Amino acid sequence: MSATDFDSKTKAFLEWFKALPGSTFHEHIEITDFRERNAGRGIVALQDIPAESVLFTVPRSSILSSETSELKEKLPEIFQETAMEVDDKPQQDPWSTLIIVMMYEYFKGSESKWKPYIDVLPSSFETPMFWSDAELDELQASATRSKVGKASAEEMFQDKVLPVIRANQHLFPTSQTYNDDDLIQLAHRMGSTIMSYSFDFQNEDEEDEDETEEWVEEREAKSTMGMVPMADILNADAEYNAHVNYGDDALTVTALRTIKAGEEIFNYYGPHPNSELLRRYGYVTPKHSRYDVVELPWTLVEESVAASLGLSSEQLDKAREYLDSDELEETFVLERETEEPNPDGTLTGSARFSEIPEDLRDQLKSLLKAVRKAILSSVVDKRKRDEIQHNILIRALDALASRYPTSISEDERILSGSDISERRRAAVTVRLGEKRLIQEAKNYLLGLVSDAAGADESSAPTKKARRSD
Ligand SMILES: C[S@@+](CC[C@H](N)C(=O)[O-])C[C@H]1O[C@@H](n2cnc3c(N)ncnc32)[C@H](O)[C@@H]1O
Repeated sequence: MSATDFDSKTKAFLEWFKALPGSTFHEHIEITDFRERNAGRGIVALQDIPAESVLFTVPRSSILSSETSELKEKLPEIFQETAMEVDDKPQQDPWSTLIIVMMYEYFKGSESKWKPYIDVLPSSFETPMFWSDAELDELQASATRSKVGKASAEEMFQDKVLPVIRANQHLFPTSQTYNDDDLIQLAHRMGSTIMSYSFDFQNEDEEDEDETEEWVEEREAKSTMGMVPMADILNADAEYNAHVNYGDDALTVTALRTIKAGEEIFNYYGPHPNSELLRRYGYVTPKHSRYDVVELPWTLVEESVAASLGLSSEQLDKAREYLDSDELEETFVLERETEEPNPDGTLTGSARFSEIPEDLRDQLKSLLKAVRKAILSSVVDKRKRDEIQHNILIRALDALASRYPTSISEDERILSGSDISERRRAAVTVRLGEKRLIQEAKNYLLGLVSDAAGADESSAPTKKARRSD
């Protein structure tokens, strides 16, 4: 899109927003073009803004949702979940209804009350949902690769979205010029917009109960999702300076601390690892790497148990019989210990790996117990058992690291190059973050092993002392 088109859309949107009854927009903020750093639009302060200032106010009536769209009156059956069940039609959910609502408003074109807002919503995305296989390959062994969910999204569009549109052509008149593939593409566009732009509203009672979480955007089955004009122009980071407050009639966005002239105003999407930021929002940032996670598959731990104890696959199977397979976790999430952001949105302290997840420890202990029952009856000293467990986990982490074809230093070198596409940079950042975390977890375990060895040495009687016994 040319700079002029982009700017005129921004201008039309801002004028539309300011004209909404009940809206406000601080005179010292501005919508800015951040496309040079692949961040679309954002909002910056033009002058210093004191903490607690209201930056802008969004009237609830301007939120685009299943509640506010006139489609609710025109097609009430898709909003009544029980009725859908009775009719034996596919059960709609907050996602599918909001996609249908957005497609309805989109097809209305200039007749839609939200047209200037819809014009500033994205038409293309950087999320892995839209990557080629070669681009996805750059994620290497990252679990993100299996979470893209393109096929299941398309299945949902086929089951829940297309039938509603095709059966109600009078409500979606221009949709007739779209073939099914075009409609699927449009549903993808709306679905991805919801994924990266929508807000989640708890009902008022829930908000009172849990005020600390109300501003974290989340999507759960029972949530009421909505598109909030202007609030979703804010970019976000792990250190942020603005906060969305949910009032009865309006949402207000306030400054959490003094915002200096020229600073960007940042919202907070939550303590997401870069892999999740990429999956949901299509970008990564250095500050989110503290929240990085890595998934350790249980199969790697089992293989490590077998290799460490010299078990054949039959022996491992025999041990498994002592465990309830339904109770076994398939993967374990490793993450760092990190403090929550301060109330003013700043971060203090560093994140560090400090604990093997308890469920992983317990499951490993159960397997080792089963091995002892099934094969080896010898009882090992408790301290030795800890050492065995730590070494098993170290071996499993090595196996996990070896699933990524490149090393940490190779990835660092790739990232330091200037000729790298944005998608590759994002993928390498995600996989590098995971490798660093694996390395940290391994170092943590090596530390435990060497501490235990040190303790053994200091408590063991010396040869001389033994002789004098
Ligand atoms: C709610 S929108 C924010 C406004 C958006 N920049 C726009 O132009 O409409 C969320 C999207 O903004 C972009 N975004 C948000 N924070 C970002 C950041 N810190 N760096 C780069 N892109 C960011 C991502 O594309 C994300 O999917």
